[in-house]
Amino acid sequence: MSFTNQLRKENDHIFQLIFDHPFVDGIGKGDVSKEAIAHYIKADFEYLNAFMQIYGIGLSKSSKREDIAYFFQRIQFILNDEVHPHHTFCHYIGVNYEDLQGYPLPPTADHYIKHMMYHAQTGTMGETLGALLPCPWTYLEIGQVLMERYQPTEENPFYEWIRFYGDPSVEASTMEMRNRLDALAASASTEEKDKIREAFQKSCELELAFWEMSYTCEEWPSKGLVKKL
Ligand SMILES: Cc1ncc(C[n+]2csc(CCO)c2C)c(N)n1
Repeated sequence: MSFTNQLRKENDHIFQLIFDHPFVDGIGKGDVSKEAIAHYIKADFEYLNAFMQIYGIGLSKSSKREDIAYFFQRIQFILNDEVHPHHTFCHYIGVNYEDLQGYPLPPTADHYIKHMMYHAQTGTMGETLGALLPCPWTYLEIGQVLMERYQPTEENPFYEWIRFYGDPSVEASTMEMRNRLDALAASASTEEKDKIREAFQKSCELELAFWEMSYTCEEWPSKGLVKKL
C-alpha cells in the first residue's frame, strides 16, 4: 500500500465525520444557514491567502524547475479557480464577496493556518505536503460523496460547488500531490514519516474543526463578554 493510501486509511474515521458533518451534509441537501456560510467565507478567504503563501514557501525551497512550476501553478489555480466555490456561496446568501474579506480569523482557522505554516517553515518538503494534502483530498471526496448521496441537480443552490470539487480535474491535482508525497516518503526515515503522519492527521482534524467552526459561528472567547466594573 502506498504511503498516502496508508494515511487515508489511518484517518478514515475523520473523513467519515467530515462527510456526515451537518454543514457538509447541508451542502448536499441545499440547506445551510446564511450565517454559517458568511462565517465560512470570511475565514476561508484568509485561509486561501495563507494557502498560497505556504505554496510560496514550498516554491522558495525548491531548486528544480519542475517543482517551482508545480507550486506556481497551484497558486494560479487558487487565484483563478478556487474562488468559484466562494462565489457560489456568496450568490446564495446575497452578499458581495468583497464585503466578506479582511476579517480576523476565528480560533480554529487561525490554528489551522499556523499549523500548516509551522510545518512549511520548520519541516521537510514531505512534512509540508503532509500538512497541505488533507485540504484538497477531503474536498475532493466531499464532492464525490455528495454527488453520490444526493445526485444534485441545478435546483440545489450549491450544485456548482459540489460539481467543482467532484470534478476529475480536482482528482488529478490531488493525485499529483499524493504522488509527490509518496515519492518523498520512499526515501524518508521512519522519524520523518512519523512527522508527516502527525502533520497529515492534525490537518484532517482541523478540516473537520473548520466545518464545525463555521456551523457554530465560532468566535474568540472574549467576544460579546460584557466587562463588569
Ligand atoms: C478549510 C478549507 N479546506 C480546503 C479547501 C479547498 N481548497 C482550498 S485551496 C485548494 C487547492 C489546493 O491546491 C483546495 C482544494 C478550502 N477552500 N477550505
